[in-house]
Amino acid sequence: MSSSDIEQAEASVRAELGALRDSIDNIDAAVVHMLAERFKCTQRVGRLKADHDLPPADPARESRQIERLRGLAKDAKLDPAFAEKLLNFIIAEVIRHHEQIADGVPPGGRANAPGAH
Ligand SMILES: C=C(O[C@@H]1C=C(C(=O)O)C=C[C@H]1O)C(=O)O
Repeated sequence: MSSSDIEQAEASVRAELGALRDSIDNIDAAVVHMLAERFKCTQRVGRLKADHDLPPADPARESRQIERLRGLAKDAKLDPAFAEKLLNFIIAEVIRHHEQIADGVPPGGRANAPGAH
């Protein structure tokens, strides 16, 4: 469906689509804000772990989170496999941050590293 197909659709259809898209935009904004808050917490966890020589990843904690999230997803009629993939994707990024913190990489990247611009 192209934008011009939408322009040709009935006014009532366009209105309903517009209202649904407004809600989608609000939800996307909420997701971004929630993720930003989560990453603020995980950055602090990363700092704590680095300061106390703890490993960046905690697979046992991850397994518990995945089981919990799969249960929540089922209850919410969301595909548990999708919920698991999403959580794994987020956790992989968190672990990458924790490794960087442990390696002394400043927030925002290796500004003074060779090849950095
Ligand atoms: C945030 C932590 O570090 C890692 C990231 C996790 C997460 O993003 O939820 C969970 C476990 C760890 O592998 C933690 O140990 O709690």
